[in-house]
Amino acid sequence: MADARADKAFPVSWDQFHRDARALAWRLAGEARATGGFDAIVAITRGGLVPAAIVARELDIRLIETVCVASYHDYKTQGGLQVLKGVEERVAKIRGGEGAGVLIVDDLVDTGGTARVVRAMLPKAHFATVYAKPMGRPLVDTFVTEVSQDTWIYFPWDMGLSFQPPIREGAPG
Ligand SMILES: O=P(O)(O)OC[C@H]1O[C@H](OP(=O)(O)OP(=O)(O)O)[C@H](O)[C@@H]1O
Ligand code: HPA
Ligand SMILES: [Mg+2]
Repeated sequence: MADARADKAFPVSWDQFHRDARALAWRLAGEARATGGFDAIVAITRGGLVPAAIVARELDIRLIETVCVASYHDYKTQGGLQVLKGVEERVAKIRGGEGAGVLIVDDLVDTGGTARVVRAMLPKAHFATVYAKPMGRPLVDTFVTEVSQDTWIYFPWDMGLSFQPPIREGAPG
């Protein structure tokens, strides 16, 4: 679950995140060829901003919009989901509206709560994330890596370098 019960840790370095976001862009490039491309990206803030920048660079997409959603107010604790900003009219009207020709990008789906709300705004959009947990996976069209539901993903922008005690000191016995 997306809460304090998430007891496995999956730390991701900047280097790893860049590689995974680029792998997502490769998959989306195939999708773009098959479906007529993407006219715009909608990044789900804040976590989606980082992969959105990488995907936009790789696919040469210049029209970038945001949907601003907050759901995890404290570390690992899901609060009420708040939509702080929806989609601008110009993007909502692309190719006849409802998200046709639009790529939605987020860093991950966990319970799928955020994805469900944003998909409802743009039902015809393609929804992409770098990581997916099983509960949210059915809501995502393209992703790169699945992790178990009880895993917490630590993103590089939430971490810093810190001293690690030698294994010998922490070892039992
Ligand atoms: O599938 P869900 O259970 O909805 O969880 C996934 C969402 O939670 C995180 O965002 P968060 O609301 O923590 O905000 P942030 O992107 O600003 O960190 C993450 O970036 C996803 O957007
Ligand atoms: O596993 C996670 N890591 C970081 N942020 C998150 N928001 C929901 N789930 C996660
Ligand atoms: Mg987010």
